[in-house]
Amino acid sequence: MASVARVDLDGNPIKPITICMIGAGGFIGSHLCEKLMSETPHKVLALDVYNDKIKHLLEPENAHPWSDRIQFHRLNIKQDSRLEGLIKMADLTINLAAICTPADYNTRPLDTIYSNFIDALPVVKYCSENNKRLIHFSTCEVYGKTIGSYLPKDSPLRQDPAYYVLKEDESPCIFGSIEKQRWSYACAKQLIERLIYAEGAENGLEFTIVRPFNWIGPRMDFIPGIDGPSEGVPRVLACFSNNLLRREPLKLVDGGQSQRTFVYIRDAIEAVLLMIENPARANGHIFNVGNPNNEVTVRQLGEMMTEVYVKVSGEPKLETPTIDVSSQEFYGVGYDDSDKRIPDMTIINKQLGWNPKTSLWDLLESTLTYQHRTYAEAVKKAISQASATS
Ligand SMILES: NC(=O)c1ccc[n+]([C@@H]2O[C@H](COP(=O)([O-])OP(=O)(O)OC[C@H]3O[C@@H](n4cnc5c(N)ncnc54)[C@H](O)[C@@H]3O)[C@@H](O)[C@H]2O)c1
Ligand SMILES: O=c1ccn([C@@H]2O[C@H](COP(=O)(O)OP(=O)(O)O[C@H]3OC[C@](O)(CO)[C@H]3O)[C@@H](O)[C@H]2O)c(=O)[nH]1
Repeated sequence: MASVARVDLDGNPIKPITICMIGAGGFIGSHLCEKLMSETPHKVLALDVYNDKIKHLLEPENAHPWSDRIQFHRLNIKQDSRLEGLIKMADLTINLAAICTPADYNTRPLDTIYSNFIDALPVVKYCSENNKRLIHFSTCEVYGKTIGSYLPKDSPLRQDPAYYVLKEDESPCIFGSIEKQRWSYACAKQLIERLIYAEGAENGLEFTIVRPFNWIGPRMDFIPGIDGPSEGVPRVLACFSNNLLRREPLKLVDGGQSQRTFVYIRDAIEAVLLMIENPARANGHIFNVGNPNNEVTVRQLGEMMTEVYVKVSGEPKLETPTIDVSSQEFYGVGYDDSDKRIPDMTIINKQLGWNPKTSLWDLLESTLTYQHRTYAEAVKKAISQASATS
């Protein structure tokens, strides 16, 4: 049977391209590689220091139909002379590489700033000099805190969307003071966004900037002591998964009052594919990619995850499912937080017609099913080994 020709949003046939994907071995990269291999004819030059999360796509013994379309290059973009050559070989570069776990921002601020600004500079330069299109991953954290958070607690204006909805072309970027080193990441991301924007304005760089709003799903970060360092602190989905797997209370930082909107990784990857395949609609734009309908406080997230985990694991709920912990105790000095993150969806809707589909309950059910299936046995073994040696 003849395969149906793939067309873009304007009805034009989509030509196969080569993509240089930096940070392809991470959470988002692994899902993007999977999507590109299974649903498109594009080629991927996958660059990263690790490849554990994309091993299943690379192993020749699986005899994938796409084995000649993905090539892994183990390299660190901080120091590797192959980088420019790989960018030149591709039609499009996607840069995902970054230190992007909040536990690092105030404890390793230099590494954070280097990773998110200095290390991204050559990528921007090589794309600009060689007239290559760039999709750069920034973050919703560039908005920092909402305007509403500076209003008195009882101000009715706090309920007005004008004071909290985050708009790419209007909202200010509000960070805390310099000793709140939490903002080292957001500030570095903001500066690289400004540099990319300026390269577009002055030198004609074709760029798209993505601001992800808490994308979550399988393969996000690591479970401490199982597939990552025992003392490591991943992002909240993996922290809470780790607590649930170990049957210990979920730690709510400063009472879990901060609010987040969570989007399912599979929905978000659809948005990235639309950007890749519709350059005329995506170039020159900054896109919020999130799910404004999935807003919860971190406390509510913890309660939902607890309930869903009982269902998927069959294990009973703990008597004390959550405990409060101060941010200083959990993250150290210099931590601060974004109070609320609701993405405005006007631009991505208008340009790409994209909308997220998956509810928070549904995405937690499929993600926690994956976490339980992947880690429950290994966690049990690690716990029994630790108790045997203590
Ligand atoms: N996941 C989210 O919700 C989210 C939210 C906001 C922003 N982002 C941004 O999206 C991007 C990807 O995030 P992620 O969640 O997949 O993170 P991740 O940590 O899972 O992936 C990043 C990948 O980059 C690689 N990398 C880092 N430094 C590198 C270097 N010097 N050379 C080569 N490879 C390097 C890492 O090994 C890792 O595999 C990041 O830029 C992040 O700031 C993600
Ligand atoms: O055990 C925990 C871990 C975290 N929290 C709190 O949850 C909130 C969310 O934390 P996290 O997912 O780690 O990260 P942030 O949303 O704060 O920041 C990320 O957003 C996007 C990105 O750029 C990349 O993913 C990154 O900076 C937060 O309030 C924690 O304090 C908790 O209570 N318990």
